[in-house]
Amino acid sequence: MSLSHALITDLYEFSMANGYFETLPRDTEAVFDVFYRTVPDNGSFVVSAGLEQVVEQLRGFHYTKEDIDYLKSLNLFSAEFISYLETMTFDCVVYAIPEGTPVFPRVPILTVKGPLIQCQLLETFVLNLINHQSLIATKSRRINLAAAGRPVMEFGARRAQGPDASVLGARAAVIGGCGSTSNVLSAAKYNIPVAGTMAHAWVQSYPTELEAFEKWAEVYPDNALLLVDTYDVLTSGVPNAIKVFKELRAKGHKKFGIRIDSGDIAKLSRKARKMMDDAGFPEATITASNALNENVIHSLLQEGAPLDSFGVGEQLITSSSSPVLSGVFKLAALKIGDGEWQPKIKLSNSKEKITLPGEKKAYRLYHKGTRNAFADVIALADEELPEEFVGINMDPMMTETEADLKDFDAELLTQVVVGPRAQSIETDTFKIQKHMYEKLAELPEETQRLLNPDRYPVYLTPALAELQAKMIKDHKL
Ligand SMILES: Nc1ncnc2c1ncn2[C@@H]1O[C@H](COP(=O)(O)OP(=O)(O)OP(=O)(O)O)[C@@H](O)[C@H]1O
Ligand SMILES: O=P(O)(O)OC[C@H]1O[C@H](OP(=O)(O)OP(=O)(O)O)[C@H](O)[C@@H]1O
Ligand SMILES: O=C(O)c1cccnc1
Repeated sequence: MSLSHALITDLYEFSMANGYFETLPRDTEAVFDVFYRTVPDNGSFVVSAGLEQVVEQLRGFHYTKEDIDYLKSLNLFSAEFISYLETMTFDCVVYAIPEGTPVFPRVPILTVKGPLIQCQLLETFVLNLINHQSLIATKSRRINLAAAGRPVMEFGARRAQGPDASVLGARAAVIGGCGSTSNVLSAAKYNIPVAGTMAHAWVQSYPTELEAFEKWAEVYPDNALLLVDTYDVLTSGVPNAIKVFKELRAKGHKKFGIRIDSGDIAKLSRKARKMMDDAGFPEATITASNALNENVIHSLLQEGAPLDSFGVGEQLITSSSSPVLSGVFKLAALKIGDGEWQPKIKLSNSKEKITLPGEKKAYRLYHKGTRNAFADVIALADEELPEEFVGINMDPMMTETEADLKDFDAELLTQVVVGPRAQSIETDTFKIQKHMYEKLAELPEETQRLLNPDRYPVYLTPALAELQAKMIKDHKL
């Protein structure tokens, strides 16, 4: 036993929990929602990820002896509260949208319902896991969209912000579309194909580049992706690679190619392609790497660069162009003792920042009898969805003022993931990726493009919109 991840939390969660314990009835219950408002890279949705680790942490959630000893040593909390933490059984129910689902702003990705004290203690680490992995899965989806079906290898471990970010980031990158990772621990843990080529050090370690390629081909005849830019791609790297391809082919090997890791990749890959084709090696592949992102990949392919696959590290594993997903964890309802559930709201000057009160359920609406989704609707949890909505438009992100929604099939987005009625969640990383592609296929294409995607509407039911409007008014009195 040692200090556990249950302490990955801000002090104020413990301060509030201890305070609730001292000042509110012990049986106070709460509902909190996790959602986000702004999509990284000006996209229109986030690919949800991180749920497996949240569920892993929550099923059997407890504090270790070392955790408790440390909390005691702070002398901040009552002995009674500490002993509550020591013997706590986790009683929350968690609802969540499956990993790999495209999720739009304001839609609850995850909802926790249970003892207020316990819910509050979850905020920081739930956000840490969901925000990080959803950010990387979202970036990966963009990069893989730009790669247009060509395999993308995740190469980011050396540039990730720490070990955990590399391992979980590689997992999220696969959820978002990558086919493999160079990160051996992540590959082993999450059953991801492990992949890789060679570094410049290999080429530098032999007297000549040709010898370096030959030695590699001797040891790895079926994985000969030769790094051709240590000295000069066109006058040295590619001609030497071609010599080695000849030897490999003579021995019956078929899988070989080059990796270009610097310079003008479009120009170099075109010339290298021609040299390899002219030498009779049309099957030799070209992999590109070097600070790639979705924009560079898109531009390379627009220019007609004959690239077969990509290795993408730093810009993917850190989502460096848009490195923050600011998902939040907000109180939506409270029940004290045997009292009624009371909806709770947080006000703000900007309409989209005002929280949605009450326990809610989110649905995806499809044109009736099809798998074509056209909007999401957030409803109060105890509402039956009507057959149609007339004059609904409470989405502050949309410019239209009103819409009629009819002839739709509605599907609940969440499932129970922790609690007595918990369903099993998908943990196969590639099945989660497949789920993402199925869900993307349901969305309007114009919401998916990289540049200025169309907004996808997220409506509130009239009952929820009225509750929100009433609470805004009541609080302003
Ligand atoms: N044809 C191209 N169009 C757009 N961007 C490109 C093209 N070719 C390469 N790039 C990108 O331009 C950037 C160039 O970066 P940089 O200047 O660091 O490369 P370099 O100096 O050739 O390589 P290194 O510093 O690794 O030796 C990289 O992100 C690379 O992926
Ligand atoms: O650029 P990324 O998308 O992160 O891809 C991974 C990079 O890591 C390696 O570079 P290395 O660490 O050897 O440094 P350098 O190529 O930048 O010199 C590799 O050669 C790629 O360029
Ligand atoms: O295998 C590779 O080619 C590789 C792995 C990590 C970073 N750069 C390259």
